[in-house]
Amino acid sequence: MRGSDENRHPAIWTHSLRSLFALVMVAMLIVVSATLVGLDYRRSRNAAIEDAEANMHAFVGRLVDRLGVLSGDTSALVGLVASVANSFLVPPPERLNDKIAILREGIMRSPHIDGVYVGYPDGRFFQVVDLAMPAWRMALDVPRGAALAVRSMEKDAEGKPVNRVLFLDAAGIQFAERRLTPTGFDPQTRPWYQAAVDGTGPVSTGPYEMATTGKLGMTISQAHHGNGKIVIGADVVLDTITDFLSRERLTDGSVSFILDAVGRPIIHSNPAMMRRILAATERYDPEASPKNDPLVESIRLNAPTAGKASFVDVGDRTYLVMVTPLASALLLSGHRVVVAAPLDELMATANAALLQGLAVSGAVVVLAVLSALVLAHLITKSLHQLTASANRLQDLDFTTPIDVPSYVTEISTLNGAMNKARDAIFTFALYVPKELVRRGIESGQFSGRAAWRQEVTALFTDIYDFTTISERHAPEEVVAMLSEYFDIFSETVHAHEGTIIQFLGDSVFAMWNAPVADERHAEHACRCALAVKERLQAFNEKQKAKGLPEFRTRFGIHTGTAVVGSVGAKERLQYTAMGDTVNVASRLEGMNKNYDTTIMASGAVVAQCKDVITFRPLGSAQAKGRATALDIYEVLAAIPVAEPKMDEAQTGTAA
Ligand SMILES: Nc1ncnc2c1ncn2[C@@H]1O[C@H](COP(=O)(O)OP(=O)(O)OP(=O)(O)O)[C@@H](O)[C@H]1O
Ligand SMILES: [Mg+2]
Repeated sequence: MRGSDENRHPAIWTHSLRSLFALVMVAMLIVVSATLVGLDYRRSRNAAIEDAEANMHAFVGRLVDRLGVLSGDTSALVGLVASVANSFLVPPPERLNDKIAILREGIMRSPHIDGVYVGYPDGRFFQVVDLAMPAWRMALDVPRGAALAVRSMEKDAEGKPVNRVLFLDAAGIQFAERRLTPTGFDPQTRPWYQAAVDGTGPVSTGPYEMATTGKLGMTISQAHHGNGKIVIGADVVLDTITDFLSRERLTDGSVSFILDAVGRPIIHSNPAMMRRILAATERYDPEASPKNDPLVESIRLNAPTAGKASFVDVGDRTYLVMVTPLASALLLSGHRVVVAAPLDELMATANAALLQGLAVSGAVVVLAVLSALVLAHLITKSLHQLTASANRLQDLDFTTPIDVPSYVTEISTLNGAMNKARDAIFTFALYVPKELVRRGIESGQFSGRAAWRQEVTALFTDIYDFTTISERHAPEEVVAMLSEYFDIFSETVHAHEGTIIQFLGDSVFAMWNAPVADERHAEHACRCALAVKERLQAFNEKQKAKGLPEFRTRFGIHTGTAVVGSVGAKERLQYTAMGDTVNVASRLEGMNKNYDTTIMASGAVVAQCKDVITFRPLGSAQAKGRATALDIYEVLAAIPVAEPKMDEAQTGTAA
């Protein structure tokens, strides 16, 4: 059995270059861009986290500085009054003006100090407040033009409490005074007093809600050097801290708050939370305590390493959290400041960069695919053209030159090589029966030396007195006439499904039903001979008109079994048919001379196509070299095919 393509090239996975190119480009780019985008995302993610961590550190630094300034100023003022100002060793109203002068000076220099006061062991109390705070202005129903208020809780001669409020203008001149009903306020009961009396230096207490203004504040207090029962205190309103926390946010959703030693939030950047803290402090209602806030709770449950940013999951959100103990400032020392920023917000830039990166790489992939397709198209277009040229070569069609311009060197080299191959095959094909090779390849019957027996119809022709013709005319002329003559054969045999096996001198050997199967091979051979005869009439008229000899031609046709296949030396095969059938066809051709006929056929041919071809019997004859006689006939004409009769229904003439 012939070596079919499958055996020679076991089926391998093939895909068009275009899809391979696109596939490779897409795969390569996806890997590359995914890696790059992934690395870039990772880098920007880490950078975002590092930035956030750095910002958190900076934020905490600023907060500590702020607290440092607040507590530094305040403890300096308290310390000063507690150590040098003897005027405070005597309770009010003694040395009232000295007291006012010293405290007014301190308060005017430190805007964040809400008020400075002194508590005495006999319950007397002296305070100077900065009326810049609207809360104080409301609480004391301040007269117009007042910049400072002095509250003095004294005792009259009988020891009864006297509660006075003096109002000073911006220059420190007292211009009004008001008596208030004593409130029974006793400084000794206040935490700042007790802490200072028990302490050895400045102490901070709070934060708590200021009694008069309701503000959240803290107190730095210290016992007077001259009398440990006299305590100086200064209130720092923590609004400045709350404002600071709410203003300095890393992202829209970030929060910061300060936790006390037991993990309760006492100052929060979120005003709503601040209100909850105050409400909880006020009501001392631990349940309402904001420590149930999920973020506060998560931090409390798994406190991150101090000073290190860590991830804390709160519900379905991850926060980057940094907890830093406040050690340096007197205010809030022993507390911790927490900064927490939602990771998705911190990563917003990185995510945007990621999306951008993905979009860009997506675009690059699309661009690459398009360029791959264009490139592949450029290549495949040329390859398709070259394939078409190769197919034409396979069909031994040399009419179209192979000209496939390409920017791809390999393709233009291939183009050149194919052209050379075309030229070689063209030259070679001039010397082989193209039609035969084409049909042999088509039928798959050409592969090395092999022959088999089958039925064929053979046609032999020969020109009368060609020797004489070739003697009387120049070789070029003979070749030219013979070429034109053979072209007629070649075209007509091909047109009738036949195959030219050989041109031999002035004779032609053609065959039907091999190499390509043809059920009506005998009929087609006869029709072909009749058609050639007709065309040769025109050819000979032309010859005559040019004063050239006519090519009177004899035809012999026989049908029968023959040995068909490729025979010869392995480097020089010849596809042919052998056997009695071929010899008889050749003999019949020669026998035309004796019967003065043009196309002679055997009875075997007639048996196959007497319904479609008219024959004239010539009796039986003994072909040279053959023992048995055979019936011979002249092929006259093809029976015109009767127009198919239209039945009544189609013509509408039904009765
Ligand atoms: N086997 C062959 N190989 C090559 N050339 C051949 C072969 N047979 C014949 N020829 C050439 O073909 C020409 C014609 O040969 P052919 O035997 O047909 O004689 P002819 O002159 O045509 O007379 P006839 O009328 O008998 O055909 C001769 O010139 C001969 O050289
Ligand atoms: Mg001859």
